[in-house]
Amino acid sequence: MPEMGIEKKGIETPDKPKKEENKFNLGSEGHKVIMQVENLSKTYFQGKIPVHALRCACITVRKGELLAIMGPSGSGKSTLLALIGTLEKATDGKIILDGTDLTSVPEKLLLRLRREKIGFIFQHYNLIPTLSALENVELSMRFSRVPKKEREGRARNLLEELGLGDRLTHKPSELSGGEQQRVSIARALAKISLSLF
Ligand SMILES: Nc1ncnc2c1ncn2[C@@H]1O[C@H](COP(=O)(O)OP(=O)(O)OP(=O)(O)O)[C@@H](O)[C@H]1O
Repeated sequence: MPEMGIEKKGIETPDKPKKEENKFNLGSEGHKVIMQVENLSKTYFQGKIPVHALRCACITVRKGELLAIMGPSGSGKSTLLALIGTLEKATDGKIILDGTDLTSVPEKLLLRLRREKIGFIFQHYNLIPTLSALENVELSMRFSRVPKKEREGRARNLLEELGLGDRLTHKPSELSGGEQQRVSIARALAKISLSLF
């Protein structure tokens, strides 16, 4: 299996860690660890032949960090993201997100965590074609039971911040590729996600 690498970049986060958190899970950078991936592995089977897509991946992510996963084709990048995003089940290892091991929680709780704490920005946007930009962003919060007024306000603010204030009522087919991607980013951010993929 070809080698995969992780590039990390810190970004400024406004809230400083509290003092009592320090003795638990703060790294040397001083920010709280929000995700810990431990010896994560995935083996697929082609009939009886095992395909080791990912072997013993370990990653620590602190609040405010940006990560880029790099590696040659077939090195397991998509598999790693599918596992962390809980779209696939790991063969072995742990994914501890904000204190919860995603590999051992029941499916019902996993659905909630996926809805509330994990944001996806898809390469092909996956926007709902019949809904406007504003409605697409608002919809993601409806599943998380955010009140209507708050949903609309937050969706509008995010779209404005991303430069789409004059495109709120446009349907995806009436937006450029880059604009659709920004709507997709706003949709992921709207859930106040802990992690963004
Ligand atoms: N469902 C599957 N069944 C069997 N093998 C699979 C399956 N999905 C992925 N693989 C294999 O696992 C390995 C890792 O695949 P993965 O898609 O994670 O790689 P990648 O690093 O994202 O590649 P790329 O950069 O080409 O998209 C590959 O060798 C692939 O052929």
